[in-house]
Parts: sequence; C-alpha cells; structure tokens
Amino acid sequence: MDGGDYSVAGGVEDVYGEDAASIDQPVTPWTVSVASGYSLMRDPRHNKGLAFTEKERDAHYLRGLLPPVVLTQELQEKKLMHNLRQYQVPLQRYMALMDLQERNERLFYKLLVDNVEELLPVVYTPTVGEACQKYGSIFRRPQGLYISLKEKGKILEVLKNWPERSVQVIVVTDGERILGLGDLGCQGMGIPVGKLSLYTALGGVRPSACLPITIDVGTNNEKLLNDEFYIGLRQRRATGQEYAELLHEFMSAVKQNYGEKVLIQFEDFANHNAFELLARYSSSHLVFNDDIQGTASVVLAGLLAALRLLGGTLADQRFLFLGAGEAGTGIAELIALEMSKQTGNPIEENRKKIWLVDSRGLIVDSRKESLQHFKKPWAHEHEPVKELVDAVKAIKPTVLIGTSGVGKQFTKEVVEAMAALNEKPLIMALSNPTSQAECTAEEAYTWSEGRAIFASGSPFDPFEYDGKVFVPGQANNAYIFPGFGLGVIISGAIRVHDDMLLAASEALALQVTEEHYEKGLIYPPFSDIRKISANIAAKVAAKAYELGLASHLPQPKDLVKYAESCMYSPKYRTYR
Ligand SMILES: NC(=O)C1=CN([C@@H]2O[C@H](COP(=O)(O)OP(=O)(O)OC[C@H]3O[C@@H](n4cnc5c(N)ncnc54)[C@H](OP(=O)(O)O)[C@@H]3O)[C@@H](O)[C@H]2O)C=CC1
Ligand SMILES: CC(=O)C(=O)O
Ligand SMILES: [Mg+2]
Repeated sequence: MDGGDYSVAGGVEDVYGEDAASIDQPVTPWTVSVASGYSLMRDPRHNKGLAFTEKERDAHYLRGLLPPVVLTQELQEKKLMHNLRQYQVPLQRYMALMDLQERNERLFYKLLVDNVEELLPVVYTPTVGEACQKYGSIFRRPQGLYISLKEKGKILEVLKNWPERSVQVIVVTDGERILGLGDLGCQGMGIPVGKLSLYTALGGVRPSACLPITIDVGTNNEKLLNDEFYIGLRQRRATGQEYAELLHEFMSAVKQNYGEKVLIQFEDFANHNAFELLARYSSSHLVFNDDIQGTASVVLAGLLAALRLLGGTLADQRFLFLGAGEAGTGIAELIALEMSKQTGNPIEENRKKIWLVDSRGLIVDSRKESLQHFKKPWAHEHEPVKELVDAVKAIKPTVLIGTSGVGKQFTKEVVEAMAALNEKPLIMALSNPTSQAECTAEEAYTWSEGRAIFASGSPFDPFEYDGKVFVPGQANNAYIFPGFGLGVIISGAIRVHDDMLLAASEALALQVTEEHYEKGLIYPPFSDIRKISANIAAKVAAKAYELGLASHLPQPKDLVKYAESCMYSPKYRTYR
C-alpha cells in the first residue's frame, strides 16, 4: 500500500464505514434480515433519528415509526446544543450527552467534534469526576465491560461477551485513584468511557474499536461501601497475589482475544500498582500508562513551547514539583530524557535540575532509604525542607508544577515567591478536577501581577488582569493520548517506546503559533485538536517506523494524510 491507498486503516477492516476514507460510499446498515426498522432505530451505531431520508424509511421498514419531518444532521445538532445549554447543572449535561451516545452515536460525536471546547468539560474533567462520584445514582445502561473478582478464571469468556471483535484500544482502570478524587472503586468506569470518547472525537479512532474496562477488586472507600446505590463489589480491595493474579489473567486474556496489537491504556490506577503494571507488561504487551507517560508528554510539549517565552533551553530551567507520584515523576523523567537528547549529558546529571516535594517535604538524599522506588532517582543532596514555600526559596525554580492531587497548595506566598525569582514564572496546576487544582488561573495571574505563564489540568476561563486578557492553557493528557493512540494504530506498532512520547511532545509544541503566545498560551486551542492529533499521530508513527516497531508495511508516504484518512468521521452514512 502507498500513501494514496487509504481503504484499510491499521490492518483492521472498516466494518461500519466509520473512516473518513469511506465517507462517500453507501453502507449496509443492518446485516440481519428484518421485518421492521424498529430495531434499526434502537441501534445507536446506525440510528439517525429524524434524519433518516425518505428513501431509507422505505428501504428499511421505518415508515410510520417516525413523524413525517426529515431533518439534516446539522439541524439535529443545533437543536441538541440548544437543549444542552438549557441545563444549568453540569451533571445534567453529562447525563444528556451519555443518553445521546446511547441513542445516536454519530450525532453524539458530531456534537463533540464540532463543539469540543464547550463539551470537553462535560464529558471529561471536571464533570466526569462528579459523574464517577455519583455513578451509582445516575447509572442507566452499562457502557463498557466490568471485570470483577467474581469473574476470576472466566475473563476470556467475559471479553467474548463484548459485541465487537476489531478492538484496537482498551482503556482500563481499577478505580483506585480517580483524578484527584481518590478511590471510587467500580464507579471509576466514567473515566475509561470518557477517555475513549476522546479517542474517537479528538483522535478519530473508530468507536467500534474502543473498549472501556473497569476491573473491580473492591474499594476502600467507606462512603461507597455504605452507599445503597453503589454498583461495585461490596468488599475492601484485594491486594498482593490475589490482585496480581486477576490482572495477569486479564492481560493474558486480552492478548489471546484481540492479539498483539491492541493498545492497553492504564488509567487512574494508584501508584503502588501503576508503575509495577507498566514495568511488568511493557515488554510483552502494547501498554501505555496515560497518567505517567501521556501526562509527561503533554507537559514536555508545553515546556518546549514555553521556551519561546522564557528564553534559554530546557537544560537552563530548574524544576520544582509538588507531588512525586505517577504524574510528577513521569513528567520529571521525560524532561530529563529530553535534556539528554538535546545536550548529550547523561540522564543522571539532568535529573539534578529537577526537584520534587511529596507529602513529607522536599525529596532529599537523607530520606532515600524510606522512599518508594520511583522517588529514589530524585533524592538529591540537600537539607530537609518541609514547606513548599521554603522549597521554592531554596531551590529557586523557574518552573513550578503541581501534581499533588490536592487543591489550593500554591498559596499567595508560593506564587509570590515564584514571581520574586522569575520575570515570567511558569506555573502549572495539573491536578484534576478543578476542585483539586493547586491554584486557579485568577490566583496565578493576580498574585504574579500578570507575569505568570499558567496552565492547568482542568479548564479555567480567560481572566482579565490590568486591562489584559489572559487565556489559561489546559495542560491535560487529552492533547496527547488520542493522537498518540492513532499513531500507534496506523503504524501497527507492537510496543510503546519513550522516543514515541518525545515525538508526540514535539509534534504538539510545533502547533503553538505566535497568535497563541500573544494570549499567554503554551498549548494550541482544543478547537484544532483533530488536525493536532493527525500531526501527533504522524510523528509517533514515523518514530515507530524508524525504531523498527511498526508492523503496518510498507510505510505510507504521507503519514499526516494517511492519519487523516483513517480518522472516524461522525457524518451520517447513506444507507443503501
Ligand atoms: N493534567 C493532567 O493531564 C493530569 C493530571 N493528573 C492529576 O495529578 C494528580 C496526581 O496524580 P498522580 O500523580 O497519579 O497521583 P499519585 O497519588 O501517584 O501522586 C500524588 C503525589 O502527591 C503527593 N501529595 C499528596 N498530598 C500532598 C501534599 N499535601 N503536599 C505535597 N505533596 C502531596 C503524594 O505524596 P506521598 O507520595 O508522600 O503520598 C504523591 O507523591 C491528580 O489530581 C490527577 O488528577 C494526573 C494525570 C494527568
Ligand atoms: C487527566 C488525567 O488523566 C487525570 O487527571 O488522571
Ligand atoms: Mg488519569
């Protein structure tokens, strides 16, 4: 295949005519013979509601099942956006959107693609956090696979119950660290569902290829254990061998059922399992930890872009993190790796420019013995420092990054200390949802007297300070994983390599223009995300080919065009 033959994406047949490449070809909506179109209307993948044409109503036994009017998809979209905007409560918007996804999948994605900046905070952070907290109460229809301890020994059978065979991406959680909201057990399902809807809307991965999974090993959340509407196992978390065995059975069953090339994205596991799972399965499976690797890639992209504003190179910066878990140490490691690529210095040298604070204070060498393994590389020589503000004064960072999961930690004193040290302090408050952000956009701009370059994990509105409007950027792995996953799929990559993460960062940073910098942005707007994702996918795929990790051969000539042609288009198809 060359760059001009776009009929089959990533080696998996486009069964439902989901790719942009198949947009003009009529498809057969329903393969079983039916006497009534009623079931067609109840199938969210094929339902068009009032947009079924006269011809389709005749051909598919829909006459009388619909009122006479025929609407365009655009008019349906207009109506739904109007209706959504009537809801004042974000959770109501979330529920309305989930209902739409269950009713008419293409219309759901059309809304999401065309209104991404408005709807991202609904299907994703912050609202998805509240949805997970209340998942039991708002539960209507299951949207993914639930694999609990009850299914031990039968996981392969459970996977076979899923109706799709051509799965390309699985997002899996065990619900133990849902955003910065802690252990939400089985109710963490909202996260894989939300992440995969972004795989489709932002990255163009077909909905039929996406599988959300929650592994339920219990919860230690007392409130949920006592909640009569809780949907999960009512027991405390399994740990140790019992946990490892269930996870191992799951990983083996996935490979057996879907083959080598299904991408397994670990999401919102607690760090005591996350690092181990990634290390254990990265040489045998196509695995990616979004919280460690995706977050690292998006933050590095923001830093590379911000150098235009800060001046100097990455190696000229000094970094201080609040939070030394998955996100914090994952980002730190990728920064150190990129510095090595740029300077040729050993990674150990570069790590010395990066400092982390955890719940016990600055990570220093005298604490080394008692530190978790992922913190040890960051234990530099220094006297102990307990408070963040004192660490800022002692370390003198140019960049301050919040990955603590705890809100309000970047106090006025902390931001003022950063502003006293730097002409343009770079401050990232990455913790989600909004309630857990280390500071707000307003606080960062006000306390730094309009000098901070600010980005946050959850979105904040633009803020006017001293006559100037500042637009805060959203440093969220949602910029990375959809395009990254698409790149993996279109190249048929068999493993994830750190250089593919660096390629994704570079691709994202390249999308930031002068116009964005003028507004104070170090990320391009999400409204351009499909184009951004195609560029990320192309760079990631190119790196996979270069590293010999790609199995989709020969390499398409124009990877950006190829990525675009493989992307899901939510436009209705014409039914023959
Ligand atoms: N914007 C984005 O794209 C992403 C954002 N995140 C967000 O980052 C946050 C952290 O996630 P993750 O790294 O996975 O979580 P972890 O639990 O792995 O790490 C949290 C870290 O924060 C430290 N910490 C907790 N409380 C405090 C405190 N009061 N002061 C100082 N340090 C503290 C913990 O310390 P100790 O080790 O001592 O317990 C730990 O080192 C979450 O809110 C998550 O939503 C995560 C991924 C992506
Ligand atoms: C964004 C994300 O992955 C998190 O907050 O966990
Ligand atoms: Mg996450």
